[in-house]
Amino acid sequence: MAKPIFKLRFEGVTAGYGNLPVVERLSFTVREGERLGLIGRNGAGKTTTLATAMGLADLIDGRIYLGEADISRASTFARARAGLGYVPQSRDIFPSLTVEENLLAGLQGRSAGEALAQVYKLFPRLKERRNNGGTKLSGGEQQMLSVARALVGKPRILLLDEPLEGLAPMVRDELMDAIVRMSEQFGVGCVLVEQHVDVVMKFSSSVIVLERGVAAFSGPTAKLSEDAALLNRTIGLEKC
Ligand SMILES: Nc1ncnc2c1ncn2[C@@H]1O[C@H](COP(=O)(O)OP(=O)(O)OP(=O)(O)O)[C@@H](O)[C@H]1O
Repeated sequence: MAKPIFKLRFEGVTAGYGNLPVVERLSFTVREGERLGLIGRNGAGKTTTLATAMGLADLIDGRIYLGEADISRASTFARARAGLGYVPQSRDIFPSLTVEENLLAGLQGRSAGEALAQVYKLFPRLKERRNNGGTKLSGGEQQMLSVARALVGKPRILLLDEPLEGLAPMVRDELMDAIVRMSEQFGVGCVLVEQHVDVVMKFSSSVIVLERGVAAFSGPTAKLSEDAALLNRTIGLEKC
């Protein structure tokens, strides 16, 4: 029998903080190597959706599966160990450590040589700066480092929360190219939260548009491009 495709699946998820729901009845699947975009206005619940997947927000109703396992009640650590990676909006790098030390902090029992070779191939700029301290990096390099560090943990599905925030267009392109190569070469599934609609449309094969915590659209990116009314509502978001 063929091996089942590894995936992250939300089934009717309502989640928030305490008993207060922020996202409601959200269902989606992202498979290994697939790229899903999550867009919506400020406060729509995008970060909360990713936090819920990681076990960092409160699941009120519904279920979350990773691979074949129901992880709805699993700890954040167990989710990470099971193949879920997370790049939070805050660039959580250790400023007192060098680039390479930051990367090695993300190792989960993996050989350091193999992990570093993989990320340096994707991010040659980090290789050049591997002995630099975290504080000596530009914003773009810091963001690359936080994506690279998540990759060192060998995630099968990676959640990315606005990785392009505050970056110049050229650096944005460089980072997005590396994320696409990561997804294609290593089969990593991605959920990308992003303000730039154009970036999401180019990056993702499917998109969810969140409006006040509810999916106003969920489907193939090409179909969203045809929905002018919804795009107009959503395009209040930044265009590149
Ligand atoms: N830790 C928290 N405790 C309580 N409420 C929260 C918490 N974090 C976020 N919220 C609320 O949840 C709602 C959704 O926030 P969330 O950060 O998920 O939206 P978002 O779509 O990611 O927005 P943005 O684009 O501004 O990051 C907001 O009303 C916010 O105030």
